[in-house]
Amino acid sequence: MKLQELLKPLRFQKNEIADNPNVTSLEMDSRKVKVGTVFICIKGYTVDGHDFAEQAVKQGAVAIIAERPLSVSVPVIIVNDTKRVMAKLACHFYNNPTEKLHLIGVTGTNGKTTVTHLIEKIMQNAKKKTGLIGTMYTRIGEVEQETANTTPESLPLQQLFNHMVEEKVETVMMEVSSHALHLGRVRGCEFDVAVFTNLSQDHLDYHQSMEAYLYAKGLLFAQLGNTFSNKVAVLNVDDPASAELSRLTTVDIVTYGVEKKADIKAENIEITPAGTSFDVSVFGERYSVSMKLIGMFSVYNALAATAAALVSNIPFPVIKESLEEIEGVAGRFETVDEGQDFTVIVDYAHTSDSLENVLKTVQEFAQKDIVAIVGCGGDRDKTKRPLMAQVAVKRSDRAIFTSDNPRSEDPNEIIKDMIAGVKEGEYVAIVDRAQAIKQAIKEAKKGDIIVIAGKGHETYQDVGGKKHHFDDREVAREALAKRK
Ligand SMILES: CC(=O)N[C@H]1[C@@H](OP(=O)(O)OP(=O)(O)OC[C@H]2O[C@@H](n3ccc(=O)[nH]c3=O)[C@H](O)[C@@H]2O)O[C@H](CO)[C@@H](O)[C@@H]1O[C@H](C)C(=O)N[C@@H](C)C(=O)N[C@H](CCC(=O)O)C(=O)O
Ligand SMILES: Nc1ncnc2c1ncn2[C@@H]1O[C@H](COP(=O)(O)OP(=O)(O)OP(=O)(O)O)[C@@H](O)[C@H]1O
Ligand SMILES: N[C@H](CCC[C@H](N)C(=O)O)C(=O)O
Ligand SMILES: [Mg+2]
Repeated sequence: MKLQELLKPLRFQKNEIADNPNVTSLEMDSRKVKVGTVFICIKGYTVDGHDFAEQAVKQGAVAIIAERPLSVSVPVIIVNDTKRVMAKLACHFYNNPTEKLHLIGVTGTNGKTTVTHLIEKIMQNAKKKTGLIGTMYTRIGEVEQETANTTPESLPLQQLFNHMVEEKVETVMMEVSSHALHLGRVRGCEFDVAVFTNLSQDHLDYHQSMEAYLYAKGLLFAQLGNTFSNKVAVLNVDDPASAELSRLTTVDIVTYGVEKKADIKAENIEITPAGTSFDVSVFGERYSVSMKLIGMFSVYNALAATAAALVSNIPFPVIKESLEEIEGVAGRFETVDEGQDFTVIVDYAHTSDSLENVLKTVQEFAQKDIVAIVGCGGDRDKTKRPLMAQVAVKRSDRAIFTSDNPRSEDPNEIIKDMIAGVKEGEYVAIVDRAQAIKQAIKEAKKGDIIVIAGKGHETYQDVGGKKHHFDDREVAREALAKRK
């Protein structure tokens, strides 16, 4: 594409550029610039992309998009907001890839990764070529790639969508984080279905208040466009936040739930350690489902996925078969079984609400003691620390407080923040996470259930900004082997 063609969408920008070089790529990271790249300068939280413009030119950039004049030897297009412009240019450069994809966005505090994986399974069983974007990886079919963010920045995101179009992907399931919505990472995405899981406390370090957090989530529903499109908002009728979200969208709404009247409603729910079964009424017709996933929250996730698939024209028998087949998602209620006579569960619960749900589920079938190993992330919402500690103490027989990615913070200080929510004697603090897991496993008695929460699928521990290899499942397996 020629530079002047690339700049056409910038209607209100006065940029009289005489040159018209060929543009071969767009980049926001100077380290990726090649000959023919247009480099977009983004002011970040850590560094200012404008400081890398010169380096970009040295590497072959043919033009720079910036917020201020720069003395470089290639044209500089000055705009008010490079981030906003980046989304627009990326969509134009890649010819609006999301218009060619069936795009399902999933937002909410908990359950996004799980729901996107459930929909992926359904779509694959329906013989669709799938793309998945989220916390654990992005993947096309079975081919996975690592990601830095749950929802990537607009430019890498549109690059990825373009790649998916090239790979003949038909349906994309994307986790849409509140950060992404607030920072405009999904500007220009043409969502066909937007799904809401639930809202509870998290990320208040970033959003400051629950109102602002909900507002960010709401942007996904506001973005669905006007009434006459075929788009659908899928809402959890039992979560009070859905009322506000329904006001933010003009498109069709499909509801799911357990307690209140809903288009897709589960009844007669039975939860055992082996799985969960329920009857589901789908727009008035009743079916039964029996899944391997455990817990009430899994019923909600299954209903959210069912609704998203149904409005995407997938027949219910395919949905039922998929929900019944799926073994689970890595690091979500994942059991570590080395033939021991007690249960070890690794789960990604890192908010008070998700921890409460997981421990409540375990309590429903626990015969003996429940041991909860819990830590809280450094450089993250501090107000959730005492709340998570309270939940751990309330819903277990033994709470062990430990470290979970202390990042730049002192792990002892994080544990102190947790302890502020509980009483002396209600917990044990073992700052070294491996030690905490080993000790719990060493002391476990027949029939006990150990829940190792917070890290789930993660394979690292971030200490002081450095990521060391760490995997709860591996540590647990080693400790179990030692016990033998
Ligand atoms: C706070 C935040 O959102 N930070 C994001 C931001 O980083 P940043 O602002 O520090 O970027 P920076 O390092 O200052 O760089 C600024 C610009 O200079 C460029 N640069 C930088 C260095 C260089 O040599 N050359 C160069 O051109 C960079 O490419 C960038 O364009 O831009 C990066 C690139 O897009 C993101 O990866 C990064 O997410 C970090 C990793 C992060 O932790 N974000 C969290 C808060 C987040 O977004 N979380 C949500 C999930 C939450 C959930 O799942 O519940 C998410 O969607 O991931
Ligand atoms: N619907 C739900 N309601 C409440 N808790 C849930 C729900 N689904 C999953 N959980 C709990 O939350 C944890 C995280 O689940 P999941 O990874 O699916 O959520 P997420 O929204 O993708 O989280 P993140 O924002 O960190 O990416 C699970 O390990 C489980 O403990
Ligand atoms: N997306 C969440 C993941 C938290 C996972 C937990 N292990 C932690 O590091 O706090 C966050 O970045 O806040
Ligand atoms: Mg996730």
